[in-house]
Amino acid sequence: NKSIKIMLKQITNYDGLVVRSATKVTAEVISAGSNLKIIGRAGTGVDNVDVEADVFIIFMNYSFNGNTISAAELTCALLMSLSRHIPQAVISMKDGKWDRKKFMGAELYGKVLGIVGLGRIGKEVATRMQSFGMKTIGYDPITPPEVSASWGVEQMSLEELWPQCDYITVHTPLMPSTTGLLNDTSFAKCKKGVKVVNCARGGIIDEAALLRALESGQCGGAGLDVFVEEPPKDRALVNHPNVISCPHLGASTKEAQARCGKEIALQIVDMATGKALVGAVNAQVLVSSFSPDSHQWILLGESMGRVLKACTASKEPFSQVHVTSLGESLKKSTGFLSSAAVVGLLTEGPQKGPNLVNALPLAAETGITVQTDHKDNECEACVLEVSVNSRSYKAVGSVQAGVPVLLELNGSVFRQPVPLTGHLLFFKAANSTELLLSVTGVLAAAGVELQSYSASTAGSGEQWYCMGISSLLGDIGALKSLVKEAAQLTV
Ligand SMILES: NC(=O)C1=CN([C@@H]2O[C@H](COP(=O)(O)OP(=O)(O)OC[C@H]3O[C@@H](n4cnc5c(N)ncnc54)[C@H](O)[C@@H]3O)[C@@H](O)[C@H]2O)C=CC1
Ligand SMILES: O=C(O)C(=O)COP(=O)(O)O
Repeated sequence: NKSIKIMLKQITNYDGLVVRSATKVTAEVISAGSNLKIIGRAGTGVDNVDVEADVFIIFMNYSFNGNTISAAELTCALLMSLSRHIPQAVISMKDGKWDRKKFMGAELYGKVLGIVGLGRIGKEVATRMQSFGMKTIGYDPITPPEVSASWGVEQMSLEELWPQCDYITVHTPLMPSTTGLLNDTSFAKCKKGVKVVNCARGGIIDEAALLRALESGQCGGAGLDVFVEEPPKDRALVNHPNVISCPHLGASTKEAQARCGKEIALQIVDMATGKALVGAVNAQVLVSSFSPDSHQWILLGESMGRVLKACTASKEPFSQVHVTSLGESLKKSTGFLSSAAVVGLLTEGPQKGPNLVNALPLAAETGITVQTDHKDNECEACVLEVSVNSRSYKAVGSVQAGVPVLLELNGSVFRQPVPLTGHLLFFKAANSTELLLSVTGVLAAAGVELQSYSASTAGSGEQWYCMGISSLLGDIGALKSLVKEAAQLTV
């Protein structure tokens, strides 16, 4: 369709894409987006995006209640319209008629409403329809019965629910387990004349079965906001006299659009600035790992990866990466620590932007084996070991007072933990009293200020130094040779 053609032409210029439901983000669009890093859905349903197409792209939908109230209000409006035939009466009035007999309705008061899917919208529909005096019953495999009972919905199995309902409304995502939830068999178990509403996704109520139930009178009316094909080419349902329908208007209010747009924009900014990862559909493990506490451990993993990458100074790819988390509280963190370390190791490499979602698949694709381990030590720390060309390198780090610090490099323990923030200059050299003076001298002459300094004990024969510096001199190569000269380094 038109939007796909436009996207295929332009998508390569963009790092991010935000869509509503009508825009189909196909595998073809995703592969054309060579710079694409994130796809945001300003809404709930994610069925218009091929989530599986690229593991390198973070895909998120809004995670709060952006369009919940709007979709719930439209559902309630359809339930009321079904009970009093309002749309049909409006058309008849516009036709110049005054037909009071034809539009005899029924009260909602005292009737039973079955709600399938007791998430955000299901809950809001329930509480609103209770104010009309409806009895609300429902089913949801995840929402606990005591939770839904606290907002007035008694849960039961679908088998028990179907025969009790005067009205049924569905509020689930569309997935294999919900496709055709209302079909010939379930319609047959319902009360004759049951009225149904679908403001969720086309196909949750099987369209062919619905048409058959309407024609036989088993279904007394349907309110449809969504269709399997949108817009529907087959108009049999839309044209049925007992069907009232809308062109997918559930979220089409000024308020919902403003909220969804703002929420998804903020989520993307939070992710891009490393503040939080909220609403990611294809990175659930990472979502839970983005708590303020784990954030510093993620920064530690990335920084340690960068330090070891710089240390190896080799163009050869790593063959093995081993990440060990130490300490009871890091038991569940090994996964994101290893992803973070791989991000650091691959940054500035030839691969397309490594991030926490794609790091491990990217490593596998590059032929790097990543192993993880956990030990219940008393102290909390992360140990990163990498092998390049049969040589191995090792760093040990931790988070102290909320700051990621390096404790040990290649067997040499730093006398003071090295805070892994800002610009850091690592070098190894033979121990000499003049060393600090001569290195700071050349740096000062080049306009670089020394902000911190740590030295390691000469553990396994290597003595490491780390200097926090004010700037990078623009050219890192020039800085390196200055320091090499000053310190008479061998590496
Ligand atoms: N017409 C429109 O414009 C709009 C449509 N929607 C659609 O409405 C639906 C519901 O949205 P939300 O309430 O925000 O989602 P939600 O994620 O808050 O709730 C969905 C609920 O369905 C439940 N569920 C999953 N499988 C089920 C099954 N087999 N049987 C019964 N329940 C099941 C889940 O446990 C969850 O509680 C989604 O399909 C969404 O795409 C949402 C907003 C606007
Ligand atoms: O959020 C949803 O699932 C919707 O169906 C709303 O879709 P829309 O953003 O209005 O195209």
